[in-house]
Amino acid sequence: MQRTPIIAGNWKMHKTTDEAREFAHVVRSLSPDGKVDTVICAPFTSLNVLVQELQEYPVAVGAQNMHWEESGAYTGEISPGMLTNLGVQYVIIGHSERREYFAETDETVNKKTKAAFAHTLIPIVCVGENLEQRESGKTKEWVREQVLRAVEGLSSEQAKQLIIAYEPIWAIGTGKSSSAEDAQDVISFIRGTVEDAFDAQVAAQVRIQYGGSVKPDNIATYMEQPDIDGALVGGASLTPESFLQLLEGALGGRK
Ligand SMILES: O=C[C@H](O)COP(=O)(O)O
Repeated sequence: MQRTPIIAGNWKMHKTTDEAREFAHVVRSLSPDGKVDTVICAPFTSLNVLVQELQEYPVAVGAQNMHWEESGAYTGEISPGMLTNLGVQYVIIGHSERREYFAETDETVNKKTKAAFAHTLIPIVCVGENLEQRESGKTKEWVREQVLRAVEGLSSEQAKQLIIAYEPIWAIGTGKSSSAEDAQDVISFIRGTVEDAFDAQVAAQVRIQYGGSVKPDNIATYMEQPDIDGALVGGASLTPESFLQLLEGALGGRK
């Protein structure tokens, strides 16, 4: 099964609207290769400008969170319909920073994942263990539970379009990336978990990214692994030069 690689930048809480526009101008002039699906997940305030500036280019725009309801008295929240109305195509769900600092749970992750599909947004669902879990040998047990809870109630057709990002928490923003072999081991296990939840066909189609201190100089080692379909990148996605190097590196690692 040939899966199209997908590289997504997660800007987290970085960049003003003006800075986002500037970034888009540079990325446009360098025209990334369409063989890698490319996404920029930006703060809500920059989504509109990115959609406008990148509409003729093979770079999709994603949000970093959303509410699962369509509308209502939820001060400060953004609904799935508000995102699709802007032209946003992807949404990160359950990033570990949201789980840790904003009380995101497996239950809200599942609600948001279903809501994303109901609005034709492609969810990038994040899972991953912390250092203590890793050191006590609980990584697989933990991510299996996170994956199974996230996909509850999805149809097979929806699950095939799902993107899962495996991000060991201890590797995020620390410069301590997981080795490509360790990431492959967990990601292959996640694919097996998807097979248990659905079937082999769904498991063969679902795309699974690695995230955690991915840089232009190490991305190819991840992409060489048979089950790793791309990366979710924080810090190294913040300059257009580095972002474009990531795309080149991703292609370099693809046989
Ligand atoms: O969503 C991205 C991840 O949290 C990874 O961040 P990082 O590339 O800065 O380690």
